[in-house]
Amino acid sequence: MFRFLTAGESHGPCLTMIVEGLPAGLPVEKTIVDVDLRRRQGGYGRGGRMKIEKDAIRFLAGVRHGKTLGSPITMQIENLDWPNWEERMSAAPIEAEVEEVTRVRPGHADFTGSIKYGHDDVRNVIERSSSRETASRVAVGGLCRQFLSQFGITVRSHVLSVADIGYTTERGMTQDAYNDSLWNAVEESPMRCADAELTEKMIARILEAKRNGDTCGGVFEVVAFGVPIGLGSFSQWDRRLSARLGQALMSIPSVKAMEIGAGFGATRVTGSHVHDVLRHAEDGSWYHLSNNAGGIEGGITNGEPIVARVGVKPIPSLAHPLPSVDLSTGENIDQSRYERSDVCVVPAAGVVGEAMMAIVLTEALLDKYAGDSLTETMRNYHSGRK
Ligand SMILES: Cc1cc2nc3c(=O)[nH]c(=O)nc-3n(C[C@H](O)[C@H](O)[C@H](O)COP(=O)(O)O)c2cc1C
Ligand SMILES: C=C(O[C@@H]1CC(C(=O)O)=C[C@@H](OP(=O)(O)O)[C@H]1O)C(=O)O
Repeated sequence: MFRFLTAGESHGPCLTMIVEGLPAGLPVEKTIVDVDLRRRQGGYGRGGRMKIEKDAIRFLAGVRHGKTLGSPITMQIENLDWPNWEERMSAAPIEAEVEEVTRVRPGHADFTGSIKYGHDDVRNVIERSSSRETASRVAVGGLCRQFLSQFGITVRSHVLSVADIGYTTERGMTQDAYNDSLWNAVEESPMRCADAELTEKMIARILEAKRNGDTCGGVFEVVAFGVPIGLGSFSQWDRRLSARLGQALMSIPSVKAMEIGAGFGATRVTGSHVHDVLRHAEDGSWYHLSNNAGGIEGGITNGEPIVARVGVKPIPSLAHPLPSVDLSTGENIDQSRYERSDVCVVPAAGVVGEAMMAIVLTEALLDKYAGDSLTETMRNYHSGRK
């Protein structure tokens, strides 16, 4: 069984991940994981913290001479901001008085987390509810990406919209035209949006929000190519691949919506405009004339690219804060607290989305093809495909 756990406070010494279930003998490169970590740190709209951090993993267990051992893999990402927080975040009791955070930010976990865990100091909530944690997921996703590449599967994302700029739900294109239009120049663009003109408008929108002391959300799309037919199942609700992707993508902090394939677009037209016509090619392969299903029918992959669009809300820390409550006094206040913050995290969330999709596909591929060593998984995969 593939599974992973992560630990680490945003301003603690490090983030730690334990990954179990990847087969032995899988070649893994730290540099491939680090590239994803760097991509997550980038994109327009990131704040001061990202100038401090230079995320990179260190393997502590489970990898030897560049290959997995089949034992649990432990990775660590150092928090370079830690020296600035060492006293405030000390595990041992300290003499000095540390100022408590008591004014909660609407939209963050400050209020719900403080009530739930009984914390007087909201800092105790912020530290783990912070999306610093998503760096850990990207590291795990970076391993999964390397596993999936053995089977010719790639996962990529791009930005579809920022606030009210961009995004159409109805594409009305064949899969080939869609793929071509989508991935041209995506790699080169810092926003990872396929359309250069739109990218400029999105950047301008982010800068406008920043000038106004505000934040903005948007939509990213994540796509997996090369996925074989037959991952996931309809036999139980929680085995549907669409459901598993829903949980994985909705677990990204600030994500408030997710659609697969034509998604909400499919609800506005009749069935004859939605369902993807199946064809059988002369070489024996299967293909569809369109991909409104987003690569999943009946909870099972159908061999087309898996396409998910994900809606991200504007992040909660506003430079011009909203009214709120001071939890220490119960007093209604004019302004909640502001601390150093991002303005827009849609491109970064897209990279986290790639990681979550890679994780779900790794889990589903191992469910179907299993194997304690890569050789065994490969053998199962190739005989299964035949
Ligand atoms: C990569 C990333 C970076 C984020 N950075 C910030 C930030 O700087 N300030 C902030 O208030 N929220 C930030 N967020 C969002 C909060 O973590 C998130 O809004 C919070 O967990 C509450 O959202 P929820 O209701 O979806 O859990 C970020 C989210 C992501 C994915
Ligand atoms: C640290 C990261 O994102 C952080 C997520 C975050 C939040 O509230 O979610 C708040 C900010 O942290 P800080 O208060 O230290 O500036 C972001 O920088 C990261 O993405 O690695």
